[in-house]
Amino acid sequence: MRKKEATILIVDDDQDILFSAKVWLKRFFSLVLTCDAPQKIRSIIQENELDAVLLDMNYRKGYEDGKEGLYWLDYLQEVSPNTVVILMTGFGDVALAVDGLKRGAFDFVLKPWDNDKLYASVKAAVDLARKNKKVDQLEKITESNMVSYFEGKSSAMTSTFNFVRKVAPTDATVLILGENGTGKYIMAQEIYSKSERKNAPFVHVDLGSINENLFESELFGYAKGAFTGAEKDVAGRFELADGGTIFLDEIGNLSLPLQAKLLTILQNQKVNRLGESKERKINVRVICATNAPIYKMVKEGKFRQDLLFRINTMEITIPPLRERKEDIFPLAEYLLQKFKNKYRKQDLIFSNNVKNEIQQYTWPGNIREMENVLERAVILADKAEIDNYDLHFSPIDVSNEFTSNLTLEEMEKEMVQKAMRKHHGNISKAAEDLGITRAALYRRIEKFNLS
Ligand SMILES: Nc1ncnc2c1ncn2[C@@H]1O[C@H](COP(=O)(O)OP(=O)(O)OP(=O)(O)O)[C@@H](O)[C@H]1O
Repeated sequence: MRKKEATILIVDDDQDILFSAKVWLKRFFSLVLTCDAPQKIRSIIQENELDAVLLDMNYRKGYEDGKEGLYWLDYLQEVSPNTVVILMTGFGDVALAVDGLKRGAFDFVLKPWDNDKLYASVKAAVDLARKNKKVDQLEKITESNMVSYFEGKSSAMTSTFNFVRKVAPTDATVLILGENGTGKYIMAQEIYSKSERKNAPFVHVDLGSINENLFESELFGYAKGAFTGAEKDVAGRFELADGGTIFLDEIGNLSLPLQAKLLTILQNQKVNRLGESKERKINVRVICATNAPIYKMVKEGKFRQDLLFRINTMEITIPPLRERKEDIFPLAEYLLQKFKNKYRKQDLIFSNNVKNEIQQYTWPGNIREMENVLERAVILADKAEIDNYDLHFSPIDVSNEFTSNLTLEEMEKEMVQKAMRKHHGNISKAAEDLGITRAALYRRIEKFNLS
């Protein structure tokens, strides 16, 4: 058999693995390199155009969390985006490998591997690397800038998107409300991309993660020497967004003193960099979002009413998935298609059981939860059908606001579903966990139409 022209690198600290993988892959590919320490990747990549890298996840005894593997995966993607990475992992690390796939790895192989499967995976990786090289760089950039989302057919979403189309071209401030994962960020991007400012910057600020001390320097910038470590003049996020749109996410998390500072900026449309007296005029459109009960917070004195009135000229509330049930399954199909494309599993379909379960589930983590559950299911599905056992719902804090609003019957159904998932459909174990007999569990499965 003629060897395929390709350069493969195997990275593992175990010499036996390097040896056996190299011997096997050399039969098919023109150049197979190995290295026993991931740091060496830096120099190897400078001297070779790598098509595929087989990358171990763990390198040091006692550090088996896979972080090193993920670090080198990120590195490879950054310095050599056309190189395709396959992760190598032990049987217990599938969750980690799934994380790696989400971050851009092409595939994972479990150690000890099956030689034919290893070859098939490396060959597919090499083919993809070749294709990657051919793709026009420009095309890639345009694609990544596109907002792609599912609109939904429910009356709630239809009227929301009609409203968005009216609001977007104006310069009005917009407040987007909605639970976690309902798509507030996507909505903000959609407003931006339909606005007159679409060719100017869109700057996202997660106010929930900005430390109180860093708030001013991050948002307003600072002058050289303003504080220890301020080695040069730095523009803040408001200045960076000048002429464009600033998206202030998680605004409900802002402390009262910071709310006052933000209000001043929004009123005056001017910023002072820290350590500088000069005022800089800014021209930004402001979009804010929060999952906090902002009106309740105003009543309780936790959020300034004047700030609320400044940011809510237009208000959009995105309903949670459980309140627009007709969107649940079409959204699942949209996401399935997205992940089938991403993981090149075009033939996958949902089994009837899964369709039922997706429609019945309450999705407390909304679209983000569905995205995670389905991405994982697509990655893990071995067969042409995604089955119940491929669905792993996120662990949910049962004390959250939503769950406490469930009726007794809905809670019972949730518990039955959870137990069945936890025990992968094993009736005896699920019944034992729930403290009921098998017959009683069967009755509930029938009652809730869960079979
Ligand atoms: N309409 C949609 N169609 C497809 N995917 C969506 C849609 N809305 C949101 N998503 C996806 O769901 C995930 C969560 O969306 P997003 O970050 O916009 O939600 P959020 O409400 O801002 O969440 P949080 O409050 O937790 O920050 C994202 O990965 C996003 O791509």
